[in-house]
Amino acid sequence: MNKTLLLSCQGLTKTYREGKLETPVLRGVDLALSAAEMLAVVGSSGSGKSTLLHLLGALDTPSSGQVLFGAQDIHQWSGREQALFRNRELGFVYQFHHLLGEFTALENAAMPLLIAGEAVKVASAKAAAMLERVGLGHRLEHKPSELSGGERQRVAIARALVNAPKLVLADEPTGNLDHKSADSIYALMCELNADLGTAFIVVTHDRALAARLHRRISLVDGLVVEAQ
Ligand SMILES: Nc1ncnc2c1ncn2[C@@H]1O[C@H](COP(=O)(O)OP(=O)(O)OP(=O)(O)O)[C@@H](O)[C@H]1O
Repeated sequence: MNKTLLLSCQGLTKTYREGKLETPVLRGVDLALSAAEMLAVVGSSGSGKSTLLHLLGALDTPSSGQVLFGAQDIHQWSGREQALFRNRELGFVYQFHHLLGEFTALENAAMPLLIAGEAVKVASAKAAAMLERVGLGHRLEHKPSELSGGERQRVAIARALVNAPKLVLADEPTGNLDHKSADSIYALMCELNADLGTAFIVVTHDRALAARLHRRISLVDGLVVEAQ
């Protein structure tokens, strides 16, 4: 595996504040992810897994600490710089596919490229190639409601990878699927990692699925513990 450091965080804390109510969730998370590494984040419900993913993806602001991408602290960037970072360097996959219901699989998968300003023809060709790659070359014109749960997640994965990001952040990507479909989504992520060198951070409750990735960490009392 390529040991170049891709993303790291140091002393990352997050306390949610609502009026006088304070909820400390992360208490000083240190983490280093290499390029092309696949990391599983496990931990009990409410331990802060989604919170961590949001901070790593510049979707929320830490209370203190740093997230470094290369040598740069992503939380020092402007909102516009963070949006460019998310669009160019990251892909996102969620438990619920978040595909746009009015659009076909092809249009959904092309969306990040269109947002980045790519010409429609080029974006469509790249999206079609990525859908082919995830096994959906025969479903390009289907809308999300015309696809199975596993197929929708494949479209979501194609959309996350279409702009060749260095890192995909996936929050319970198979939480909504039966075990067989979940297993094939993990197999697909591992294949894409091996072929394209994309790093993955995957939040999951499922320790058997987590075991398929390169490394596992657990969040316990707001801190990272390396898990078996
Ligand atoms: N916007 C918010 N305001 C206040 N508290 C929040 C907010 N978001 C999350 N929390 C609290 O932070 C804690 C961690 O939430 P988070 O969603 O990160 O956990 P999780 O490990 O992903 O949980 P799950 O496995 O159940 O999805 C929870 O106790 C939750 O109630």
